[in-house]
Amino acid sequence: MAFCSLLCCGMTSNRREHRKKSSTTWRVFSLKELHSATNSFNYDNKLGEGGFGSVYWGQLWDGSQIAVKRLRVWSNKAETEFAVEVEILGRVRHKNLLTLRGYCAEGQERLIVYEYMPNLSLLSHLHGRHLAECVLDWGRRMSIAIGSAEGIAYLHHHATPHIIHRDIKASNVLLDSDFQARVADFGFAKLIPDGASHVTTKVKGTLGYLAPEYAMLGKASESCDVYSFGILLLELGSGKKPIEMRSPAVKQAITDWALPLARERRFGAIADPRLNGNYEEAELKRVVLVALICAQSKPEKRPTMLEVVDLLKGESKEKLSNLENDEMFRPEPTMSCQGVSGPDDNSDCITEETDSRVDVKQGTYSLPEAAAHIS
Ligand SMILES: Nc1ncnc2c1ncn2[C@@H]1O[C@H](COP(=O)(O)OP(=O)(O)OP(=O)(O)O)[C@@H](O)[C@H]1O
Repeated sequence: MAFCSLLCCGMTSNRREHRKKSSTTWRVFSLKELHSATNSFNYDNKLGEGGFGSVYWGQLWDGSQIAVKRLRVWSNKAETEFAVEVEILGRVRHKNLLTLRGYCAEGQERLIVYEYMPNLSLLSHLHGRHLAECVLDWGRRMSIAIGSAEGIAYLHHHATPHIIHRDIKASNVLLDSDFQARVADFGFAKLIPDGASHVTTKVKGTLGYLAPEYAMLGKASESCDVYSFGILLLELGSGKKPIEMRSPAVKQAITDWALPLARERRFGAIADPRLNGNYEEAELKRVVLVALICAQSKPEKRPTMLEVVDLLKGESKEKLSNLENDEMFRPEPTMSCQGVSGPDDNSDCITEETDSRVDVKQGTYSLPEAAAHIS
């Protein structure tokens, strides 16, 4: 998938006309302009670093703030990441998706220009440098949960063609000045051809968030994003990481920790202690139940993102009561594998013998590590 062919097919005359009409669509930036906006990619402007390069804060001549992703290495992989991100972000617009301002491709340089998100990523508030400030009260968490679900639902159900994100995680949920969620980082996203139920692909994603069928068989479908979103929801409600160390040698998946508590209806024990008990009980219960139903190992039993949005908003009492009465939340005295799907199903357990086809990216998944998914 060459950069040129993607941009050419993305940049039809229709789009050129559309660009003229709407001031919010993207444009091409010159390298000189981006150098001047970011103080020549000064270290002080650096916002963070991902698998494909560094992200810098910048200010344009009109005063608007931008975030510039500068792809680190020149490789086919980086080229593909660049092309996919530009193509996908160029075609989607939604209040809960990060907006593309433009791109720059000069010589060996490939840069992507986004809207700047002043409250950075959800990861930085839950586990990173903003952890101590504790600004994510319950109201904000609920709005982030619903907003990010709406953004993903848009990708799955309203974008044409439909888009699977494939890397839903806390560092890819950015927060605007009002702490509204913006789903970001479409570099691994896949466009789904009309009528296809899934695409088989090299596995991309991040340890702790990968749906088992995707990690093991490379089958990517919308329900893989639903699984990852379930993990993200649990993380948002509990403040715990997708995989926690129980001891130096034993790791525990967040679902394995939360499911028994949910079965005992001890939702308060799942709530982030930093909330100091300040949360809406009914909403917390909804978040936990929806999270676990999303992050179950059988993809066909997971809800769609449209259903997730409805459930999180609590609009249908009947659906909520069906959810609460789901067999997965019945007390289970003994389980052979502490997975989220019940005793007859251990497919969410990934063992060390599993086929090792997961692509390794900095900070992401290699399959022997996937065994960390089991405690
Ligand atoms: N538009 C933005 N506004 C503000 N900060 C941003 C923006 N985009 C990215 N960042 C910051 O830069 C960091 C790096 O982002 P990037 O998308 O490159 O990687 P990542 O998602 O953290 O990791 P990976 O590439 O492994 O998925 C993010 O964690 C975030 O804090």
